[in-house]
Amino acid sequence: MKVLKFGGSSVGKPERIRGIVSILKNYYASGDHFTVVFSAFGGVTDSLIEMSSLAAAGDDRYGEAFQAFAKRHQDAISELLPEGSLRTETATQIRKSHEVLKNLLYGVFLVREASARTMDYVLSFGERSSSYIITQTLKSVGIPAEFLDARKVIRTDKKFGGATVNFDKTYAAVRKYYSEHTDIQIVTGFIASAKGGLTTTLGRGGSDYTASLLGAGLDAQAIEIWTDVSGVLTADPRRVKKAFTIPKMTYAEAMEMSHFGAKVIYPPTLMPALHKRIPLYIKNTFEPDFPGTKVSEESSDGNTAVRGISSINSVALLTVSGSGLFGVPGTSARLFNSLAQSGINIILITQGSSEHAISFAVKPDDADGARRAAEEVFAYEIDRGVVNPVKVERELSIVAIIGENMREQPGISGRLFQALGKNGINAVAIAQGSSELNVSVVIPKEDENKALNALHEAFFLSDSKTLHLFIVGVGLIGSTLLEQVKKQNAYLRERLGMELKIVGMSNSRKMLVDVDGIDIENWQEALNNSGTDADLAVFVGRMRDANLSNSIFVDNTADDKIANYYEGILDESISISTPNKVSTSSSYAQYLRLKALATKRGVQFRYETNVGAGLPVISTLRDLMDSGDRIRKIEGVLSGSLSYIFNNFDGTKPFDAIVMDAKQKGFTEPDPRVDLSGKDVGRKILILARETGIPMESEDVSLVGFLPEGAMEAASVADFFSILKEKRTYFQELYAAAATEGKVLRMIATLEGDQASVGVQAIGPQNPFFGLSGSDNMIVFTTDRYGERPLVVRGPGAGAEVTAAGVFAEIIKIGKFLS
Ligand SMILES: NC(=O)c1ccc[n+]([C@@H]2O[C@H](COP(=O)([O-])OP(=O)(O)OC[C@H]3O[C@@H](n4cnc5c(N)ncnc54)[C@H](O)[C@@H]3O)[C@@H](O)[C@H]2O)c1
Ligand SMILES: N[C@@H](CCO)C(=O)O
Ligand code: NA
Repeated sequence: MKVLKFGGSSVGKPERIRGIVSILKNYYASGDHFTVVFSAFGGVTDSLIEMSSLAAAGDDRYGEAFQAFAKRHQDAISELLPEGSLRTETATQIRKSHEVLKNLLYGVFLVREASARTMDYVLSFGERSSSYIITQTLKSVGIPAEFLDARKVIRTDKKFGGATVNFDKTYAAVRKYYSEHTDIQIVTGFIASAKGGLTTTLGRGGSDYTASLLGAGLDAQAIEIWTDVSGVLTADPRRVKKAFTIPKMTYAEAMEMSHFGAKVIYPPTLMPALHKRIPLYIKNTFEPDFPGTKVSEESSDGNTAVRGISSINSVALLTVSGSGLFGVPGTSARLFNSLAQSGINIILITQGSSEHAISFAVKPDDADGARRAAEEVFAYEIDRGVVNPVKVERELSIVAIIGENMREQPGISGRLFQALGKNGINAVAIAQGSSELNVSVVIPKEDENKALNALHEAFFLSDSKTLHLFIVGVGLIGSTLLEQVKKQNAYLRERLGMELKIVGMSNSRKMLVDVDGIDIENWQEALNNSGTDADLAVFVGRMRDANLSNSIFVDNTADDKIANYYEGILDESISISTPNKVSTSSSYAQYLRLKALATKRGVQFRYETNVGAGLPVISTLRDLMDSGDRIRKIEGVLSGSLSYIFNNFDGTKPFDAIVMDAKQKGFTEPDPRVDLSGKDVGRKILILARETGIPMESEDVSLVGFLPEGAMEAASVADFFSILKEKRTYFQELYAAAATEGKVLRMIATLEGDQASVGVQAIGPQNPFFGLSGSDNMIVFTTDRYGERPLVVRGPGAGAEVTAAGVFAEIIKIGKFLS
């Protein structure tokens, strides 16, 4: 024998009921013995409550509500049953029954009162109507169905509105009834009866309870709860998009999950089934072939001990603290007694072994009452100053990981707190019962979604991590980066288990934020079609409000104001990767603050492409420093564009034409004057100096320019080019002077001791920078360990592909760090 139960929205509309009929037809055809429990049609219980409260308030609009109720059922009959005697019989029976309800409501209207006892009777019409209509429908398709009013078998006390079941009487009645009735029993959920034939109800989740009681009474081989979701999921799918069905879980785990608001099952319903060790299946009426979730004594055989993740959306945390609590037996008894007397339910409790403070969580509405109760009971101690006034913290949530085998696996809580920490989520309080069935953490409410997703990823998707990217600036580097990500996405998914989701994008005109992800295949179109004007403050605000796990901010602009947002971004525990040198080359104090903030928030601030583009310059320098080497000197050709320009300046083409060429090849800054003035190189040597620990400011870098007078005063980039053109002879002479000595021109940056300088030099063939070509950068580190023969990093140090690749690699590194 199997007990099936269909409820709520899965019996909402006639077409859904037809789906159920076809499921039951298959059952019948398979020869299985089964009985089926139905709840009222979706929304009907609420409408019955509404019409009786209207009637009780003397409002005659209860009549309209009743008419709608009656019509809904008659319509269902016409839709579900073919024309003929069965339909007529059903319609007549239901009409008769509804006549009784109508009179009952009139009675309520007259006496202006709907007692709990009356209400139970009123509500019974919901289940009685639905189950009867479905019984008749099943008969019409050839299934030998029989209507069973559960009041005949389920016995309770007279606690109307949520009666207590008498198990012995119920099980005996069930067994007897089923032995005498061999047709397929279609049973009303939720309702029962007390002595004297009084109608009672079983409280919330009552229809599931009915199924569980029948299952226990009949020693069923299984109970199937059919609903509109695919079993119990690892987390609430509305909050965690990647939640998936838990194939198997234990009764205890199911209890824990449902305590935490997994609405699929209601804990008391599980008790009778649990006592009899009857497996319970949660199945989806929309997807009847999907196995759903099996709840039994067996736990899942998966490799994680965590079965699910859940949360309580809104709680307040109260803390009683003070020296007066230490070593005084009975303190907690007094506190909790007083809360109990005020009718306050406690959701979570923690006390550290110093016994200095007891914290407990309650529903937000109970917070004030709880505070009063606690302050009252400790009034004497508070007065004497040995207990502090009660602290109340609001706007909190509880997230919990649940699983029966967690107690056998070390490292679970480590992973829990690591996932929270890396996403900047503060644990306000922690509770773990010694049963270790659940570890609960109180966190700020605004972080609830992020926490659920981060934990879900940590425990269920360790081989698939989603990084959420917010990209500002989609010029040369930004657009190249997006194209590289587009091409590499499949590899990242398969080989690194990493998914790069672009959730925010901005150029200087428009911006777009979509937490579900922007289609990277058509990112240009998506951004162009966005109706939102670019606004950095708004963009950063949206990024903060989205509060997504593993968020990374990528600044691909040369904007000098964006850096002002970096502190706020890092403070929100969002990592940053940027080729933009502004933040690292502005004030030393800001540079230090950014680095400190990243460390404090446990996130990353990366800018390798600031020097030598994709070449490993900063990371090499850090490795040298970290391993205890001492930097004696750094020399370098640090500008890709100037390198290209001087490498190609052989007297055959005019200087301005080569500069234009470098700009078109994407080597120069958006404004090439930044390169030619030496400013860009100055920033780079400044950054390297700071990385070695020297507190240097930009004005400390001695910069000797090589441009002719007036060039830097040009009003625009175009004017600048005009001046370069006018001054062709000047550059030609510069070249010739070096060439006659067999030398070439290079802009060289040097850091020695705490002195940094930048200038153009004419160098001969014995100089290591002599042989550079293309846009090569070359950085020469002379250190204690690399003293005789220095360490050299060399290669193209500017250009779209190599720079974007450098940023891309940093994003991956941040992703790995966050895992
Ligand atoms: N080109 C290289 O080889 C190279 C190498 C290393 C580092 N960088 C750095 O990379 C950055 C980008 O360089 P690029 O060559 O791609 O320049 P680019 O001019 O092609 O791109 C920058 C883009 O950012 C946009 N932008 C500017 N301010 C913005 C704002 N406030 N909000 C949104 N968008 C904004 C601009 O409209 C432009 O499209 C610069 O900081 C540069 O120093 C470039
Ligand atoms: N404009 C820069 C880009 C790399 O930072 C250069 O030419 O080196
Ligand atoms: Na680099």
